[in-house]
Amino acid sequence: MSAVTVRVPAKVNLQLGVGPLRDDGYHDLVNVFHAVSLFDEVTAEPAGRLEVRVEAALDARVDVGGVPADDDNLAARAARLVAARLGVEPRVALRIRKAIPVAGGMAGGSADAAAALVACARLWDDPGEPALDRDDLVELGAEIGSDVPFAVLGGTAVGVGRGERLTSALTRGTFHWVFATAGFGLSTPAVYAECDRLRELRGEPAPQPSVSEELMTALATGDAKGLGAALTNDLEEAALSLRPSLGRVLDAGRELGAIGALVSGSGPTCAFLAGTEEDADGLARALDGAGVAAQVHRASGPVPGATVV
Ligand SMILES: C[C@@](CO)(OP(=O)(O)O)[C@H](O)COP(=O)(O)OP(=O)(O)OC[C@H]1O[C@@H](n2ccc(N)nc2=O)[C@H](O)[C@@H]1O
Ligand SMILES: Nc1ncnc2c1ncn2[C@@H]1O[C@H](COP(=O)(O)OP(=O)(O)O)[C@@H](O)[C@H]1O
Repeated sequence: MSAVTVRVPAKVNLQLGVGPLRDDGYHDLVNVFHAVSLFDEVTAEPAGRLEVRVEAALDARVDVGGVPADDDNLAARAARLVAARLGVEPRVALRIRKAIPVAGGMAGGSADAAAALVACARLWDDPGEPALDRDDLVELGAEIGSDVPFAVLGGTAVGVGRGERLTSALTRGTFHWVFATAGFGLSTPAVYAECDRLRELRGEPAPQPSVSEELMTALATGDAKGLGAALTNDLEEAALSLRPSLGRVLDAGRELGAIGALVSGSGPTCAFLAGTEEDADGLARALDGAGVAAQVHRASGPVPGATVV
């Protein structure tokens, strides 16, 4: 087989409930993922050895400078995992075209890992009797990172455990988003550690999070206003503590008409929900004009996970 190209979406967290720190260094989560139409593409092509090339997708304004183009790239780790599982050598050239903000809290690295899992499986597996089905790829994804399983699955899903144990959530209609990126990254582990520190400071035990019924109802009925009111992220306070300027971005989006606003995951990207497609286009223009974001992206969800194009 010649080259395989996979398109994979970014994510926003509609609910991120952070529980206690576990002995393994992870936190128990209730993590409601929502895949949105900001896509990376990964092409896998037979080669003499594993190699990685990273570039910004056409017309994408993403800075790929901080993305490793070697074995540290999560897509390379995914390729090695599939090769080992199928008993082949990882002789593949991975070409990653990025449009998902880097280190932005939208799981761009996890998305590329998911895309590489799907692309390499398609390249090396037996089409007649595939050894790896989608569930196997979701399981392999969990070995790479907590967000990789969702990037394979897509749609809207509730993740528990580290976030890797997924149940799809019934979602009606389409939701319209505006994402405001920052000119800096935030380290995911640092944001989790700050969340723990702030809780310890207040002598507050970590809650055992549970899925928001209001959120599930808003999703199932396609109620954008209800969804906007139900968005929560336990890491938001920590992200704001590390980068207070994000508060001004959230305030600007709310003042300009967003019906929901929160930091996406560990941040620093800020996510804004609009009532309609037109409202989202207007909000994007207004936010761009307000000069509070490095970049402003429009997207809608839910969209499918990693898909061969
Ligand atoms: C915060 C979230 C929200 O979806 O993603 P981002 O917003 O960064 O994209 C995720 O929990 C990030 O998932 P991911 O980036 O895959 O994390 P991993 O590679 O598994 O772990 C990176 C580090 O994050 C912390 N971590 C991650 C997941 C979890 N349930 N508890 C944690 O404490 C740990 O310090 C861990 O060492
Ligand atoms: N394919 C990849 N795309 C982006 N970042 C990657 C990739 N592989 C490894 N990384 C590393 O992972 C870090 C986190 O990237 P990313 O997943 O985009 O952040 P987030 O999880 O906050 O969305 C980056 O700073 C980069 O060093």
